[in-house]
Amino acid sequence: MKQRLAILGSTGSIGVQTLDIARENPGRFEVRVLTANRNWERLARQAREFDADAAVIADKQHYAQLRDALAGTDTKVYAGEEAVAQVAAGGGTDVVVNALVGYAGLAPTVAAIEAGKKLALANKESLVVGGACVMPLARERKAPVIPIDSEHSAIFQCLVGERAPVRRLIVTCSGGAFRDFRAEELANVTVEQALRHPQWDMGAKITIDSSTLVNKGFEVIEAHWLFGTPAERISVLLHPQSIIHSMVEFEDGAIKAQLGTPDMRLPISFALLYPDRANRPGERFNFLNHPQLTFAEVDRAKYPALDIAYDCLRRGGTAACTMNGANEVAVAAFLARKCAWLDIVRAIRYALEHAAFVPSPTLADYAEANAEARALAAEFLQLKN
Ligand SMILES: NC(=O)C1=CN([C@@H]2O[C@H](COP(=O)(O)OP(=O)(O)OC[C@H]3O[C@@H](n4cnc5c(N)ncnc54)[C@H](OP(=O)(O)O)[C@@H]3O)[C@@H](O)[C@H]2O)C=CC1
Ligand SMILES: CC(=O)[C@@H](O)[C@H](O)COP(=O)(O)O
Ligand SMILES: [Mn+2]
Repeated sequence: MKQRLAILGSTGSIGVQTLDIARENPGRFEVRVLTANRNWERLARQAREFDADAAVIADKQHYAQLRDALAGTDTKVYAGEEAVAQVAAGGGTDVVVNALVGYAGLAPTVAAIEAGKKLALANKESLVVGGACVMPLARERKAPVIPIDSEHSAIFQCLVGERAPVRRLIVTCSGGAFRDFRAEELANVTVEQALRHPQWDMGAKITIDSSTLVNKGFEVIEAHWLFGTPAERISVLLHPQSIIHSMVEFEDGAIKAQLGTPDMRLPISFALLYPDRANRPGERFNFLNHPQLTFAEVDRAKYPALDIAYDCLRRGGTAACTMNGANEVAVAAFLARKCAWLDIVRAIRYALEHAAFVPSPTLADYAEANAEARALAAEFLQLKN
């Protein structure tokens, strides 16, 4: 039977590549629901191509444009962030792909899990912010959560069929755009430089997060919630080639790794088809083209975001939510050229120093902590509305 997909964030980097997988496998998937934030033109084209049941535009200002672009089709058109969560939970789909970026992904993640859907999760922020609520809920509702993030897909693939306890998760790290920069060069780096990821072609926000290593810090937190591994058993290893996507070490000393060229369509297709695998076209990995796989320690002084994330994970409560909210505001400000690259981590520190801390938060507490973190980061960066 075909799997019926809801793709949240279909106009973004992961969303577009998910549609590539659907196109490659017309016998296995039906695309039923698509969503975007503002890009109504791309959303309308996608909805027409896949004859979707519903298209949702989160930013209500673009509702009329989307409605007019889809006039004469059978696609129902909705608007608003609440509508994104509603279609995540709605009938007529089996799998929800959460390819939204940022805190906006949390409510749809919860909605999909509440409805017992299989969740193919790219939106790591859902777990960074609310993993303590999301994962117990997924277990209660028996809703499978399959990671799309490349490192977590790699770890998941290494763990398939394993019952023995894990000694260590080894999360690999490209080092981001400034891997080869000296610390004193970081004060004046530009948006264009930060967006030049050495290995992956991704959305702007995650590419900046990769340059600060906030992304790697978030991935440590994400790994903790997905696999139940404590912080002290999760390590980060610099691996500039991004060929080994991550590894698992077992108590007997064996280490399993998942390798491949950097292409998100593999983890996406894995998440959609697990426990099956896709028969993907294209060139196969050739070890002889990659004779040097190298490894090094991350420079923790140059990249303080990594230790900040470990601290947030150890503190628990709303700490990681605060880090995430401040980071979102600071990254948007950097991309809009309203602050310097170094200000991103400064804003995170400021928010963590000044925010209220809720030790056992509910989903409502996360919403408050997110709003407070955003306000604190804006205050620190002196941003005007
Ligand atoms: N790109 C990658 O290779 C990887 C991404 N990830 C994770 O996957 C997630 C998606 O990343 P990526 O695809 O790069 O992001 P993009 O910015 O490319 O795409 C984000 C998508 O979400 C939509 N969107 C943005 N903000 C909102 C909002 N407030 N409400 C509703 N929809 C919104 C966008 O719509 P619109 O187009 O209209 O703006 C777009 O469809 C992130 O959490 C990222 O960390 C993880 C590993 C790899
Ligand atoms: C493709 C993917 O999963 C990204 O999260 C990627 O891992 C970014 O790489 P670095 O954060 O290691 O630069
Ligand atoms: Mn990743």
